[in-house]
Amino acid sequence: MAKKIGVTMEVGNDGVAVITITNPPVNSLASPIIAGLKEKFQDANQRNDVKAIVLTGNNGRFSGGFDINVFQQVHKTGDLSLMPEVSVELVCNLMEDSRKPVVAAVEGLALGGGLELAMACHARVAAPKAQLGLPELTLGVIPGFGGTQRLPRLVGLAKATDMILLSKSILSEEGHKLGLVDALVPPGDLLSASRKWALDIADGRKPFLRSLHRTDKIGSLSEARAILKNSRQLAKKIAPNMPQHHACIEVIEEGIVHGGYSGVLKEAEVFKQLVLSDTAKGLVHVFFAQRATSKVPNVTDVGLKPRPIKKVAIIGGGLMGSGIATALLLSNIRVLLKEINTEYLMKGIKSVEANIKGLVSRGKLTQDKAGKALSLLKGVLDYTEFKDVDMVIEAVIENIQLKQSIFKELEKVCSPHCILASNTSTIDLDVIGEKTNSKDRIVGAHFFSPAHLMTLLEIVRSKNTSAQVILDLMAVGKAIKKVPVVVGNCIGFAVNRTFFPYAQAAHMLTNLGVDLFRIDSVITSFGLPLGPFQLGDLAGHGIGLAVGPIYAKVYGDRMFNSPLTELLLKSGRNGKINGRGFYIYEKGSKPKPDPQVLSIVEESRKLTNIMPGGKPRSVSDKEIVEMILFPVVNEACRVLDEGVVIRAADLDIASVLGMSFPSYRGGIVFWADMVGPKYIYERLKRLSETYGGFFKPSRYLEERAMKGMLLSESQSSRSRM
Ligand SMILES: CCCCC[C@H](O)CC(=O)SCCNC(=O)CCNC(=O)[C@H](O)C(C)(C)COP(=O)(O)OP(=O)(O)OC[C@H]1O[C@@H](n2cnc3c(N)ncnc32)[C@H](O)[C@@H]1OP(=O)(O)O
Repeated sequence: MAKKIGVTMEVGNDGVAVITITNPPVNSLASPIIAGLKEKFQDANQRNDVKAIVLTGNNGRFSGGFDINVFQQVHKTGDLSLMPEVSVELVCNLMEDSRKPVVAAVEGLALGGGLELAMACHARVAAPKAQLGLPELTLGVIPGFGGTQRLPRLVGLAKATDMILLSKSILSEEGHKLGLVDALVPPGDLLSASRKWALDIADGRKPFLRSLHRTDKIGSLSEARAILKNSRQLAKKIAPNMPQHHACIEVIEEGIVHGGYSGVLKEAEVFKQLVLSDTAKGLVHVFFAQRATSKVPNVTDVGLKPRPIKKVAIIGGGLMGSGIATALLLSNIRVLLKEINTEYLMKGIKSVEANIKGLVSRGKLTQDKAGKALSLLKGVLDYTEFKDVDMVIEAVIENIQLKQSIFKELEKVCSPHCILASNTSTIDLDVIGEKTNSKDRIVGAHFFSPAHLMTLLEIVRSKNTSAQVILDLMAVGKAIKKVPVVVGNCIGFAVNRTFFPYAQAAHMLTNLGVDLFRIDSVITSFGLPLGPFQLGDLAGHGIGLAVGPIYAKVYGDRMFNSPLTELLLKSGRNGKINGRGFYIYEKGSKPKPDPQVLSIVEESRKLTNIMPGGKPRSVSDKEIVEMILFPVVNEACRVLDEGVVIRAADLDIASVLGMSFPSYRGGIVFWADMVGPKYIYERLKRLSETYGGFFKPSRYLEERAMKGMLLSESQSSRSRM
């Protein structure tokens, strides 16, 4: 059945016209809604039987803002005329400057354009716990219906810049304290209270306030400039590579210096420039790509319902196990943490406690909730209590025999409906379950470290994993606030496999004579939070050495064998874990590049002997980015070719959430498509002619480059799903 969308107006006997937005699920402001709002406001302004107006949203949600699909259309076509004229025509003229008072009745959420409409009303009445915010910067644009001007005038400049630059929403309770919300009423009274408020304004019992004309919360020009100076510093820190934060501050300043209306005009102009930026394209893509991950063919569309998962056992209390336990406990799921002896168990429990304590000390969790979470944790040393768990997550070291024996045991001690998950990051699931008869309930639950903080959950399905088990794990993932991405089974799965050339390429460049600290710095300037060497330190070089042979066995044709990791370990540099790797780690200070590591690099260079003519290769920063990230794109192509992911956009989300690939570049495949498959192919081809198989373009990349196709276009039928 087609969903009913539109704007309605009902005029009551009291002379109040209630204008209602209906566009499920979030009442987004699509073009027909905006046209409907214009029509109804014109009508209400003209009708003699209308004294006052209430604006509201259907089904308990005011509005989730402007329809983001329109941005995507603009990105596809480059046609700015697809965006309706709203800010002046509707918001300023028909709403704010109306002679009849307009009151917003806000429930559920008022975000982006939704909050902007509410702020153009002459008062706002809200139900408790309504989410209020201007998240436009997360989409690479700025608020475009006057939000940059009205929010500072309603909540003060410092709070407004904080909310806008950090895209931080607040609840209506806080909004009430700040003056953004005029009255807080129970949901059942929302409409009657709003009608009354509107009539009170019409009859002069309450003030007729136009937000754009207010100056009482802005302060003096020098105070405002001081706040904006801080905002610029903040923008530099949080968004060094994005244009919208600085542009937003300029627009706010325009309104402070030349008045709100001037600010509204500048806002509209800057909005149009930003909406076409690569940043907006990348971020809008990420918005939709993230939501698409919850649609898994033959799993989420076949009428299955997730089963309740109330109790989970975790095997292994190390870094991963304790992180996963923390994430589950925080979402009220009971956890049995199993270790092999008391010492390890106590260590695991202490890690969970430290994770939770850290959240409390950073103000992210109340002491009460921390206590409740910890009360759901139980440590065990055997399988006695596994009989009634709904799911087991194995999180032991990457050792095939050990995992096989654990799964064989689990099959005996758990109930037949229990989900058997492994947190392996590398090992083939079919191999893990080889010695069991439970292959349909074996699934990969690959968390990223630190598991209680990183949002990606890579759900790995083998050919045998049942749809029900995948759906159950997706539901658990969502319950613990992760973004589950379902992928197929192969060595390294989607994320680690795609990114294994990241470290390899960095090692090759270093062996070619490029300074390793420069490589890290170039890559962080590109937008990844950690360069490959610092990332290696963080993961621990022992892990690198352990998984290397597993990758080499299957992807050996495109491996660069660097002696650097082994040399590093030989000299006692395990990484952050023991305070020394490529960098020195001291408590309370940032990692420092360690010049002593350079002699180890020299030794490695002697062994590989790949510097042209024995001299360091000179490379530009652009070449560094290409030599490190194009091999990653190349592997992403193989992942797409083999159908390891359902859609290319899943790999984008996985790269953004699992590897912190910059979201404003849209993810690894989206970025590669922006750079151009043909260019990437030609660069790799030339590099492979000089440096061999490591850079050899994949069949998929070559095919798309030759056909002038995007990498994200069409999928191969060789699906692993
Ligand atoms: C001339 C133009 C000027 C424009 C000016 C204006 O200032 C610009 C804007 O308003 S930009 C939009 C600002 N709003 C947002 O950024 C909010 C984005 N949405 C969300 O944060 C969330 O979706 C939510 C909090 C509103 C709801 O979250 P929830 O978890 O309940 O649900 P989902 O996120 O899964 O969303 C459900 C489906 O709704 C779609 N959707 C949500 N918001 C929008 C939107 N603004 N436009 C279009 N579609 C939206 C979302 O994609 C989901 O769709 P599915 O098909 O996947 O179900």
